[in-house]
Amino acid sequence: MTAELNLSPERDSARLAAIQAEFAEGFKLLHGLPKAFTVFGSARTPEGSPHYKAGVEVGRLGHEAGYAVITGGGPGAMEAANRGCRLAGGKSVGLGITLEWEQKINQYVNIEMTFRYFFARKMMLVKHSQGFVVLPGGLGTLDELFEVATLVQCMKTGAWPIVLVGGEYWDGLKDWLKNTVLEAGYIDLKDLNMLQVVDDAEAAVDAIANGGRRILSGV
Ligand SMILES: CC(C)=CCNc1ncnc2c1ncn2[C@@H]1O[C@H](COP(=O)(O)O)[C@@H](O)[C@H]1O
Repeated sequence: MTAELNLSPERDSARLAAIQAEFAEGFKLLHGLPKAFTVFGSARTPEGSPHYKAGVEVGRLGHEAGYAVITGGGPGAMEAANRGCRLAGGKSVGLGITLEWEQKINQYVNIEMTFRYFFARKMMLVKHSQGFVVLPGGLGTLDELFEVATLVQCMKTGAWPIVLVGGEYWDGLKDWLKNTVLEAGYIDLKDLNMLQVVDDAEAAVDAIANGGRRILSGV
């Protein structure tokens, strides 16, 4: 059993070294990055779709507002945000993940790293971020959204803005959180209110910049 799962102390030591090395490389890569926000969203967003176009705009406007733009480095919404940022001349960060199937970091990234461990990558997606833009997405996006919301709720990261783009996509989730989860007493109103739903890229980047200013001025 132990052998099958490869839980030997020797293997654990090697694993620990690999985890530490991955964190060290991530820290080094992003050390000195100027202010940044992270964009989450579906790996399957089709090029040219309204959600993809919103991602490109978020990337472009984010750069114009003085931010580096960080994504998971994959296709779809991640590519869109990197594309908008990179083509506008910005710092476009892609923190990719090694997957079973061959996948390269998208071509619009100019600062990159590929991770073996999801948890190390996730920390790096949050560590340098002064806000989170969430484009429509599936399980991965929902996981990232709720991870960030939990970190803010537990004060493990600053109360950086979390902005969901597209009322038609996100209002149903927010209604469920309000009518079911808040109603049951399992979250507070402030937890619900930390998720801001906006309808376009401009409003998203404004919400990130306003929230960031508010936090940095201590109000
Ligand atoms: C076509 C396909 C499934 C490619 C997977 N390739 C991926 N490359 C990089 N990050 C990813 C990938 N899939 C999921 N993620 C992570 O999970 C989120 C998207 O998951 P989803 O597509 O919403 O659930 C992204 O923000 C990203 O950080």
